Amino acid sequence: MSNIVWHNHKVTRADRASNKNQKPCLLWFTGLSGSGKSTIANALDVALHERGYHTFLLDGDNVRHGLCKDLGFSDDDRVENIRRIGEVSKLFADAGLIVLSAFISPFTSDRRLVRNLFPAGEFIEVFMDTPLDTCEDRDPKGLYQKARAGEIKHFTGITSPYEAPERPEVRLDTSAMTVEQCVESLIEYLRHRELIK
Ligand SMILES: Nc1ncnc2c1ncn2[C@@H]1O[C@H](COP(=O)(O)OS(=O)(=O)O)[C@@H](OP(=O)(O)O)[C@H]1O
Ligand SMILES: Nc1ncnc2c1ncn2[C@@H]1O[C@H](COP(=O)(O)OP(=O)(O)O)[C@@H](O)[C@H]1O
Repeated sequence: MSNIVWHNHKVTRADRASNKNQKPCLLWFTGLSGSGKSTIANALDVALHERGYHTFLLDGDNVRHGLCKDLGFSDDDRVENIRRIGEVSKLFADAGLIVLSAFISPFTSDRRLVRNLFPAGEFIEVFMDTPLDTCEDRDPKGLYQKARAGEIKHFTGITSPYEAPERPEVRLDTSAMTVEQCVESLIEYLRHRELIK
């Protein structure tokens, strides 16, 4: 990028985080529609907030009302969607926050790009490994029904691919685990990695 010079700020990322008495990180929830990304990310957000941590939750549907409202669901638009969310997640982490981002993020290469924006150990990929059948049975927004009827094009898992993570930091199957069990296992992971106390 020519003629644009990076400025190093005097107050560093570490300074901001230490003021908050926490370590910044990004929990990246990926999975099919209906796999439980929003439900678990919200429940973890509440649990961390109640323990006094400063968090921020970025969620697919909400971000697509503003920052990404010009984007649809073609492969190219999904790539750009995840690129923007990755950069925004990094800004929030640079501000010292524990960030929770919940997006289908179907492509391995895009998730890797976000991972590479973060220092080692601070990007935590949470794969919502809930079977497609369960997601389709739940169909909380009626979108699978529309996709099967051909009313929605490029629907993930039906007419658009989902590349499952091979080595996620955390794997959760919400067809076999309750919301409380999922939250407990994420809290335990964060404790074990000394990201929270
Ligand atoms: N074609 C198609 N495919 C998948 N999902 C669709 C589609 N059209 C609309 N929706 C709704 O948009 C939500 C997914 O947005 P994301 O930004 O997470 O998608 S992506 O990461 O860019 O693939 C997704 O939200 P979740 O159900 O929470 O996953 C859907 O409600
Ligand atoms: N153990 C569970 N964990 C998460 N969600 C569950 C669970 N059991 C049932 N559900 C339901 O499944 C749906 C998951 O939807 P949502 O969280 O919006 O998924 P996504 O954000 O991946 O599209 C919700 O209606 C939720 O109440």
